[in-house]
Amino acid sequence: MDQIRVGVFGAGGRMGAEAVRAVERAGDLQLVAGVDVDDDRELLSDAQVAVDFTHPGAVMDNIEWCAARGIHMVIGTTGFTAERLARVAALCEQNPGVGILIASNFSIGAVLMMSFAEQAARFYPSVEIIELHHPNKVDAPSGTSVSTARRIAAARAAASMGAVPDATVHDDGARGAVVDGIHIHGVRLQGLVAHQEVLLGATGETLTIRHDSFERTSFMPGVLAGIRHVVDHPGLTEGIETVLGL
Ligand SMILES: NC(=O)C1=CN([C@@H]2O[C@H](COP(=O)(O)OP(=O)(O)OC[C@H]3O[C@@H](n4cnc5c(N)ncnc54)[C@H](OP(=O)(O)O)[C@@H]3O)[C@@H](O)[C@H]2O)C=CC1
Ligand SMILES: O=C(O)C1=N[C@H](C(=O)O)C[C@H](O)C1
Repeated sequence: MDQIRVGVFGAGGRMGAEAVRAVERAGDLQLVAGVDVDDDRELLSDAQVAVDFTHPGAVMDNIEWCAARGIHMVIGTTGFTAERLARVAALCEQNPGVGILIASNFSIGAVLMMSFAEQAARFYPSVEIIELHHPNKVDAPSGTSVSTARRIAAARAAASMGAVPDATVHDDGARGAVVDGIHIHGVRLQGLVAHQEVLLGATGETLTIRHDSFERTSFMPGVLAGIRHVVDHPGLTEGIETVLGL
């Protein structure tokens, strides 16, 4: 069977470098090139799939470039608002046959953590998210925490639950960011990689769901599965749940 030709945007970064190593080790994949911010992305023009771990400020331009050339994409870069996702879906429609997979987290445990939190949401009036990351992370709150908050909020709405209890108004940021009514607290600390806790509370009990990525290799099985998936799944896919058969 022919190898899938893969290029990597952000190859000099923490995740891009890990993705380059993972692609090089996979027998069914062939690394075409890795490019960083100062490289000519024409180096990727022969790729079937481009992996993007760059920056929220760079990723949309890379998507436009790839879609125009019929190159599929597996994207881990964060910052996808509803407007951005709508633009990506439109690009897929304009370029039939192109598959674009966007996932805020490629680690299996994080995918399960989000799913468990969504399942638990309707049983607990209180819920808050704490995301904890290495201090060089460019964005806050993390993409994973935003995805989790959106899914919890949707599950609460489907169960006709009201707002989370929060008796006191604070205007000093002490209660964190609020996404779809869910509070998210961000920690940046040396020694950390990528971690998240979802805390749920009801009368007399709490449930804490925690996931830890201690190494960036934890994201690679999901990235490789995404590359193999996207070549024959045109259109926009959000998250790796369907890729994993969840
Ligand atoms: N979905 C997931 O599972 C995961 C997602 N992420 C996300 O991935 C993104 C990258 O994270 P991380 O690797 O830690 O960040 P880094 O800053 O380590 O890496 C980003 C790299 O992209 C380069 N870059 C910036 N703009 C471009 C461009 N236009 N073309 C090519 N390369 C470019 C940067 O170069 P320079 O430094 O010179 O600007 C840098 O080398 C973040 O959004 C992060 O949240 C991270 C981990 C897991
Ligand atoms: O920047 C990171 O490191 C990570 N980014 C993603 C996010 O913002 O959720 C995924 C993971 O948390 C690591």
